[in-house]
Amino acid sequence: MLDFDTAQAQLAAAGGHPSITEKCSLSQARGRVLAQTLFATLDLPPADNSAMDGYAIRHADYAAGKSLPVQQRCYAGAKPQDLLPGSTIRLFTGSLLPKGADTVVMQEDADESNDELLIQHVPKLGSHIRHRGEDIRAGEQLFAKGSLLGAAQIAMLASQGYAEVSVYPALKVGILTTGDELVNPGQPRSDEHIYNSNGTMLAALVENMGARAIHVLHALDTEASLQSALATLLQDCDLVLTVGGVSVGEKDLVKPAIEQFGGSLDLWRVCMKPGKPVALAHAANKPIVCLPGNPVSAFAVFTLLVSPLLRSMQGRTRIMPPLGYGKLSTQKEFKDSREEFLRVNAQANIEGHTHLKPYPQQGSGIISSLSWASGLARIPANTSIKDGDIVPYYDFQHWLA
Ligand SMILES: Nc1nc2c(c(=O)[nH]1)N[C@H]1C(S)=C(S)[C@@H](COP(=O)(O)OP(=O)(O)OC[C@H]3O[C@@H](n4cnc5c(N)ncnc54)[C@H](O)[C@@H]3O)O[C@H]1N2
Ligand code: MOO
Repeated sequence: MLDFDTAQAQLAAAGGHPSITEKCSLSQARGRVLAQTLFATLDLPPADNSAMDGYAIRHADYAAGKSLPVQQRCYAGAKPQDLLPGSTIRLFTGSLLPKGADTVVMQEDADESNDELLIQHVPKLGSHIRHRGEDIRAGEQLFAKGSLLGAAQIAMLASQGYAEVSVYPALKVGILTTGDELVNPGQPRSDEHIYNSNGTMLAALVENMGARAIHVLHALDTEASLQSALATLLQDCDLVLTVGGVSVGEKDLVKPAIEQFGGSLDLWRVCMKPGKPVALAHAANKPIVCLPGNPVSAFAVFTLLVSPLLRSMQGRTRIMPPLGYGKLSTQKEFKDSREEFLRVNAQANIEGHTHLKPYPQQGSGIISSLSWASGLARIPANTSIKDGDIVPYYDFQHWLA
């Protein structure tokens, strides 16, 4: 059985990088990956402007008790006049700073009446001005090729006037659930059936990462059914995820189906709990990851082993999210011959320590543990871990992004 870290590295390197690029409007760019490094086209802000609703003055014109005539009311979006000596110009947040002005007085610190301004407090030279280029300078690098575009990146690109960007095509993922015991939600169910939860779960995980789950197919436990579904997925998708039928049971036919399809098995079985029967194969030059059927195993394997591969195939440069650490908070002692990944809920206390509380039931069919947990705590193999021990923590917020 392969050790977990080797398997993770092997899966992360199992897919190709995108080779073609496409244009995408900025409004559609959330979750897409930049295919070119982008630079600032202009200084940000592009001109000195007011940070407050107030008045522009020349600091040297201030004298206690002396009123300044209001020369102009200059709204954001309007052009200011040059500030006359001994005058003030009424400004609003975002109004351009008039030429000749060097200070903005907040309106709360002054009284205006009959077009005259009386300043109540000694103003600080240069206050409340946002200077041209203080945020970003024209020519500076904004985001490197391979960056994931989220709201923060999109805000910066919009502020720089980018209406469209060059991105990699969205990765096309195909999902294949297997098993005669499964019926789709909404269908009639008999006692021997359970609802198929892995199909929609995996599609949601894929879509949350900015890839597209373009097929979610189901195959019965027969070679013909599996092969027909695999043919469609290998034709249409960049990456195939199968789930179930990958262990040692008599109806665990996924691996033979891939082999009959001309595929080669790269690895099978990893020393991890849950997730042991996971397999990696290639067919038609495309990676196929076979996830174990237990819902918790499929979720954990997707988080730890599939997500880095998916990020790499999307063209992202950061494929391994940061690892956290926390103190296990438990009555129980853990020790197993496999690396164990517990569903835990992380809570930070006032001293800044993260406490990781395991869900009471850790079975790989316990679907309720998934929505409860904030991530996975790693219990190293063959090591006794008890309350208060510090362990690595895989936060879903990072690992499923
Ligand atoms: N004799 C052994 N038995 C098992 C071993 C083993 O090493 N020796 N490994 C166990 C482990 S660990 C796991 S994990 C499971 C994985 O088996 P498979 O990947 O072949 O999955 P299935 O047998 O098809 O299903 C397992 C379980 O999950 C349910 N399932 C499957 N698909 C779905 C779905 N789409 N939605 C909801 N639930 C699903 C299925 O009904 C089973 O209960 O094997 C152990 N056995
Ligand atoms: O190792 Mo399996 O993935 O627990 O249930």
